[in-house]
Amino acid sequence: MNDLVRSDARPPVVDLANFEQRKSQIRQQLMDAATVKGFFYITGHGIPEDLISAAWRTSERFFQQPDDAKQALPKVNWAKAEVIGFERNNLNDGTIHESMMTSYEVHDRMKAAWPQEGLVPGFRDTTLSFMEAMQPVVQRILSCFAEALGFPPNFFDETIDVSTADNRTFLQYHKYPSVEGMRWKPATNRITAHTDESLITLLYTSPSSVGLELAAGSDGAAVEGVGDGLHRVENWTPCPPLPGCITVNIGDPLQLWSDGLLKSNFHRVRMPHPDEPQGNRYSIGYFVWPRLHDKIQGKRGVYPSTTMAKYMEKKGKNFADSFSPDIATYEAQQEYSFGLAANSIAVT
Ligand SMILES: O=C(O)CCC(=O)C(=O)O
Ligand SMILES: [Fe+2]
Repeated sequence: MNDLVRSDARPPVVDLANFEQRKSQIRQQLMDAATVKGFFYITGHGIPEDLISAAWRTSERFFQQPDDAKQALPKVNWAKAEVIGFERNNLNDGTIHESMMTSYEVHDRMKAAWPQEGLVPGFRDTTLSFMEAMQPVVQRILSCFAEALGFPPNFFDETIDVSTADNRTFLQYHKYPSVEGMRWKPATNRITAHTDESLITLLYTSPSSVGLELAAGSDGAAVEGVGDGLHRVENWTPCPPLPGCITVNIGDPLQLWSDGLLKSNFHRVRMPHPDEPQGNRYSIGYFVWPRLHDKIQGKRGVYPSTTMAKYMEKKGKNFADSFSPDIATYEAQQEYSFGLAANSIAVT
């Protein structure tokens, strides 16, 4: 683990435009960001604006649906890495939100898990087109990391191939309910500090979606003691929404594959400050996974070799447990219960 980086500076913006001509410069900028903050913003990515807008409309329509329609959808099974379906979390999980996760249609269960066309028209087509549009961007970013790590540029291409059942890359529509007029203890978060289980994550936050923060120097989740790094966090760096930019962060498998060079840092979504928007908060995450059975091993062998399947077996058995359960903030959160139906956080 590296020393804590005391900096409030938000992560840098990396422009991916004219990628082939500017690749060495882009690679350097990505490495500078990924080896310290583990977070950066991208622009010039080429994902069509109308597709992004369509995804936001889909998210809005989805979350407007009645509770029972959403609850009737399939549930995510983390232990089996079947990452598709509806999930509702309350503070006992360290997270206050509802979300819909969708994978590629790589096996029958996933084909059958879409919300019915009548529920949210175009949900499947929009979501799949949006996911597909992100793949080339992911590929470009990963080719930079591959080169910088001494692998061939196409090193990650096969493992992120979303056409096989072994790949569980997914998209997650998030809704964090409004906290308008509510009180909570200082340590409460909308999503508690965690690291991502993806190679990398592309995150879209709406302009009013404040609260995302990262802890540079807090990595360590990639190894056994999940949460160890968190005890050392003294400084959270804000990661606010930037117009036209996508937020990207490194996840645990890429930290493993890079011998710890690329940082899978803890991040959280804190509650809004009084002068910030208090209403519903929305975000969309695209979680890029390596295939479940590909060997994950850095060039220098800093970490024992593993696979995504093994990693998920450990982390995914009880996914909530991987959310740093032993920290003081988490205990504080446990004192609350979450009444999603009333859209309120009840102070008990
Ligand atoms: O909603 C956000 O801004 C962050 C969500 C996140 O960290 C996650 O889903 O892993
Ligand atoms: Fe995350």
